[in-house]
This record gives sequence, C-alpha cells and structure tokens, in this order.
Amino acid sequence: MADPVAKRLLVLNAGSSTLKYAFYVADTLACLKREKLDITDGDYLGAIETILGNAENLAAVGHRVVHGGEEFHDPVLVTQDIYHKLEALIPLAPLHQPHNLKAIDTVIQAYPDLPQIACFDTAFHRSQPRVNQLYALPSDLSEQGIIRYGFHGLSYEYIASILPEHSDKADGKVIVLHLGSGASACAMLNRQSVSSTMGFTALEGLMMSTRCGTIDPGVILYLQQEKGMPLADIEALLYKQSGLLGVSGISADSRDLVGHADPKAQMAIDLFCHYAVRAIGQLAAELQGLDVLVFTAGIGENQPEIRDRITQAVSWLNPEIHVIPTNEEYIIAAHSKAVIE
Ligand SMILES: Nc1ncnc2c1ncn2[C@@H]1O[C@H](COP(=O)(O)OP(=O)(O)O)[C@@H](O)[C@H]1O
Ligand SMILES: CC(=O)OP(=O)(O)O
Ligand SMILES: [Mg+2]
Repeated sequence: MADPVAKRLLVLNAGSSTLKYAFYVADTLACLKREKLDITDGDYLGAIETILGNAENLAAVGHRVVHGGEEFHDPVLVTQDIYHKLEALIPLAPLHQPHNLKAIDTVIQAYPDLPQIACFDTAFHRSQPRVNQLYALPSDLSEQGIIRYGFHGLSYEYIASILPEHSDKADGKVIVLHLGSGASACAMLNRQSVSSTMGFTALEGLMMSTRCGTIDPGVILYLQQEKGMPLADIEALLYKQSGLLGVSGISADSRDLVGHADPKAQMAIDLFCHYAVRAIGQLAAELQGLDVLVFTAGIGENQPEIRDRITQAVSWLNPEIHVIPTNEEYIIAAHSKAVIE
C-alpha cells in the first residue's frame, strides 16, 4: 500500500481526442492511478475539474504541452511569463496547445501556489541535424522559427528509454511509429531523434484520424483562391475533417473502419497504411538501413490488422518488429520530479 501521506504528482496529458491523467508517488514515481478519458464532447475543462476534485496532497502537476517552439528544449516550471510565451504558440498547435494551457489555468484556479511543470512534445527532436529541421524556404523565414519541430516527443522519449529492454539493436537504426489520433514517425540513431514526419505543426506527415497529413500546399492555395474558401474553413478541413474521417465519411476511429464493408472505409485504411509505409521508406533511406521498427499509441498498440499491413509492406527491409505501449505520463512525471527537486 502506498503511504497515504506521501506527496503526489499529478500528470495531465491532453491529446487531441483524449485526456490521460496519472497520479504518482512524488519520491518514488510509483504509479497510483493512470486513466485515459475519451473527450468526444471537447469538455476537457470539466474532466480536469473532476480529477482535481479527487486529488489530495499534491507536490506538483506535470503537463504535456505540445509546442515548445524554438525556446523550450527542456521541461520548465511554469511562471506567468512562460505561460504567455506558450500562449503565443497556440497558432502553431491549435488542436492541442489551448487544451494544454487550459489545464494549467484550471490548476492555477484551484491551487495557485502549486508548482506546475510543462514538458514539451517538440523537445526530443531538438537533437536533429539542422538539415532535417529545415524547409526549403528563404532562410530568413527559417531564422524566424518556421522550421520543422516534430511532435510526440514525450512518447518517443519513453520508447527510447525502454527499447534496450526489448532489443539488443536499440542503439542502431530505429523507426518508431506513433499511431494514435495524431500519428507520426521518428527515426532514431543511438536512441536520439534524427528525423521525424511532423513539422512546423502537427499537420505534416502521416495521415491521421482527422488530419490529412502531407498534401501539396497548392491545394490550400487553390481552395482559397479559386474556391473562395475562408481560412477558418481550411483550418477545420485540415485539422478536423480529413484523415480517416474525411476519406471514409464514416468515422475517425480506426476500430470502426477495419473490416467495415463500405469501400470508402477500406480506402481510408488503405491510405493510412500507404502513408505509413511511405514514411518508413523515407526514414529508412535517411538512416541508410533499418534494424528495428516499433509500433506504439492507440492504433499502433491495438490494431493488428493495420500493423500487419504495414509490416508486410516493409518486410524487404528485414527489421525487427516490436509493439511497445507508450507511457507519456511516466516521462512527464520523471521530468516533473527532476524539476521540483
Ligand atoms: N483498442 C483500442 N483502444 C483505444 N484506441 C484504439 C484502439 N484501437 C484503435 N484505437 C485508435 O487509437 C486512437 C487513440 O490513440 P491515442 O494514442 O490514445 O490518442 P491520442 O492521440 O488522443 O493520444 C483512437 O482514435 C482509435 O482510433
Ligand atoms: C501532436 C499530436 O498530434 O498529438 P495527439 O496525437 O495527442 O493528437
Ligand atoms: Mg497522443
């Protein structure tokens, strides 16, 4: 039994479709409770208030904050100044950053003096060679921070930390596929990120639940210039109406689509696998080979039909295949502990 008076850490991880939270013993990082809530009605606030209502004896709250921009490489204690800097990054992650900041806000209302730590999804990718972080845009734009940041870094950091328990090639050429509501792939060498499919925002790269992933930017110009589509509608199209949902016209949830008789459902799954296979080919070329392929997150951990399709298509690369459940909450707890100590 955990000591009832031991101080606790609360971790809040607001994703695009779920709120994951966990309680840990602050000293030992023993996990007391870890739960995932589906937030289909968008009511993150109500859910966080309920979690806080059940919290006691808190030492600190650790948060997943999706975008850290150029400034934030390491977890930080949130001050008013830092909060405002994170607010300025909302346009770079409109589906996530507002929830992350609302979570911080809600805690401030309930416990104004409680330390809060922000841990960034972009941080793990800051080790990438500069060439992998750049777009071929005029250099003054890159210097203004319009570069490829990459996301899901807390998940990749966790996988990198435990990969040696699963493979003796963990320090070799590794690709991790984080396939959740948001989906991305990360190429690692020596368990550090060298390349990733997400870029400036969490729109680039793989097809996702409601995001289209990489498309020709000319499509956006065309929609705006020729079809007169308002920018807010284009934003909704790219973030919320595309991907599995848009292609199938049925559901954003892969569980509803696998095995569904409707040809559009099948096309959605075909396309999802196609983009994942493409990304593996691209990243394997960057790594000049592939030793290990890891599947993680909601779809990666739980949809063998999708995993099998992808692994068959890349079997010619002869990588080891692993399915490893991710644990972003643990990484956030560990960072939060280090910051408050
Ligand atoms: N058995 C399963 N349990 C949960 N999610 C699943 C399962 N099978 C497939 N999924 C997919 O995983 C997605 C959630 O993945 P997750 O990584 O938890 O999401 P988030 O991006 O919100 O963090 C859901 O959209 C769902 O389509
Ligand atoms: C960055 C991102 O896409 O996160 P999620 O998968 O939680 O939506
Ligand atoms: Mg997630």
